[in-house]
Amino acid sequence: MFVKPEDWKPTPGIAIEGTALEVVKSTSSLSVLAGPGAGKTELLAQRATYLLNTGLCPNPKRILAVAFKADAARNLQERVGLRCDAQEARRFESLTLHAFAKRILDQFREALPEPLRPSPDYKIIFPNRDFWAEFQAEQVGDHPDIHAFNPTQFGTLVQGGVPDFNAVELTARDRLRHLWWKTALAHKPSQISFDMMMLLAMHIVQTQPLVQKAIAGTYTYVFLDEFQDVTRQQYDLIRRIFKETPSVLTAVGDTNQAIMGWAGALPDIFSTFGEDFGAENRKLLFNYRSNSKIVALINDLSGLLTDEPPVPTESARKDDPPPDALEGWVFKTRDAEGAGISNFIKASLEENPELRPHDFVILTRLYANQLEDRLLLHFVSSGIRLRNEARQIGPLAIQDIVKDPVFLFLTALLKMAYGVRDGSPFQVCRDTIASVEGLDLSTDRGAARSLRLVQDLVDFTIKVTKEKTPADFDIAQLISVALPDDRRERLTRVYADYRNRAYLEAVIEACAAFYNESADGAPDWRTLIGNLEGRDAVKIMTIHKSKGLEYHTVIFVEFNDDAFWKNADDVNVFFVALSRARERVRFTLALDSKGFANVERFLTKLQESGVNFKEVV
Ligand SMILES: Nc1ncnc2c1ncn2[C@@H]1O[C@H](COP(=O)(O)OP(=O)(O)OP(=O)(O)O)[C@@H](O)[C@H]1O
Repeated sequence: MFVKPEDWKPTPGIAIEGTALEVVKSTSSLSVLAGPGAGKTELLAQRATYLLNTGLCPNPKRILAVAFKADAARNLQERVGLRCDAQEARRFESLTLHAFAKRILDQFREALPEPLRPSPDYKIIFPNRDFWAEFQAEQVGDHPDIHAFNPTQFGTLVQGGVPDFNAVELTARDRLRHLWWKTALAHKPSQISFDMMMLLAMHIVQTQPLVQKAIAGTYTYVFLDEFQDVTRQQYDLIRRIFKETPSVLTAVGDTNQAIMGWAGALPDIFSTFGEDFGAENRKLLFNYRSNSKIVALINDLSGLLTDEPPVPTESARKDDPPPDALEGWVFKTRDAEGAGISNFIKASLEENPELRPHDFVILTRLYANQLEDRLLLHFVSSGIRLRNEARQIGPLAIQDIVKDPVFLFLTALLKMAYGVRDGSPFQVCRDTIASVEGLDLSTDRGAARSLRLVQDLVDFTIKVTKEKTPADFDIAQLISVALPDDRRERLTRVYADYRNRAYLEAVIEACAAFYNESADGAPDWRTLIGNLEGRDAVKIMTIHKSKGLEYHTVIFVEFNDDAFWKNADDVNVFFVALSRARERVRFTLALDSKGFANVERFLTKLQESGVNFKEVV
């Protein structure tokens, strides 16, 4: 039964007090600004739990959480899944904005006027420069003015808005836009890009007030996570649906970590949101991740980010930070840097038996592959596994494979078969099966059928793997039963990630290749699962991909002019890297790089903040 709001308690181990508790229980729209490690994701998970546990979001009303990246959306869904019972968690939908737009389009496609309506089996395309150039070349005979635009300009022009097929007078630009939309929609099946999907979803809610009201009426509460990264087009869709409706919106973000500026993120998004939704602003001032020395450095560096005086945050941790929490290392050569890093990790692992290789991350802004080449031999001779998360296997980098729905599904099956519980494998299997089979988990029939299908697959997995080592097993055998042809076809419709069948096949192949790599030398199934998930390996990762993650020790390399070119988002990138650390950060400089002119202000600031740069030989 429902918990009374005044009796509700946060999940054990999670401290929610003061402003955070006010946000959790708020009945009006709010924007929440918080620094790294302030528990933004956890705050939303707790708010969802509160609203569902207390019945303030009563059945059949739902909570919509919109994140701007697939990882963030999944992370939040998982946390709510762990904090609420299954019945409640079903009314929490964590989606990327693209997935939300796709849902609107799929549900209300018929509401579009015929000339704008894609075929029901439309495919999502990802047009790049070459794609536009090819289209222009195909059409230039009938439309000689098409080359007035270079391919990128052409793509921007035609995807800049929905064409008005009723317009009588058309400019040259209108004609080109019409040409593209007509061709793309008439294609069999229709081809639409993410930008077109957003525009079509927007067109539906703009022209169909009943649809707009129905969507807003479904979601009593709306969460906007990582709001600093929202673009104008994305925000417009949210505003159009929810402005002046009773839905309560909570937007959470961190302007310091805004690294999507190049993708069109709105710099003043929080004040715009405040005006549109009458949302007051709250600030969270604790950092639950990093020790006090790292938090002090984060505070010092915040001054680089804004002209306004930054609001200092405080570490919520009471333990003493290690004396070597922050250090800068200067190496003569990059080779010496590789040796120095692997020696440091080896020594740390020997000194502290609680540390494991996966507690370390080596972060670089760019060139992860070259870095791997330089480091690998040193790590091999130290006997430490190194995994380059940016290494590409087929169409995906490892860091994307491990978040891919197909990979998660197959790994969850192996986990269920071998009793590995972390990462809620049952939920992953059941939800994947339910979505590809079109089963509604809120009905008894849908829930029972999903359960049956999951059980059959787990039994099959046990049967075919039990007498074998991972290296002797042919993963294709499991893939063909878990993902037969008809399920693959449905996957391409259900998941916006899978652009088309050929892409999905390439993803499946990449998952199989990654499985084979990880199985090599794994004596048993639990080790294989660990290898797949990157346990017991030091990771190399690009800073962009490290957002939302945390590590005991962060080693920040390539801090030089090869990787930093004085871009507008340099400071934010730097900030993201630094704030991933719980206990220690190392900044490493190699003197045989291109130099340090572009990072000079960071180096000065670091030294002013007491980070000692010492030569390591
Ligand atoms: N209220 C809390 N009480 C105790 N621990 C918390 C609380 N909130 C978060 N944490 C812990 O602090 C760490 C950071 O939390 P979380 O990932 O939610 O922060 P975030 O603000 O989303 O981080 P970032 O934006 O830097 O990635 C996690 O280890 C989380 O478990």
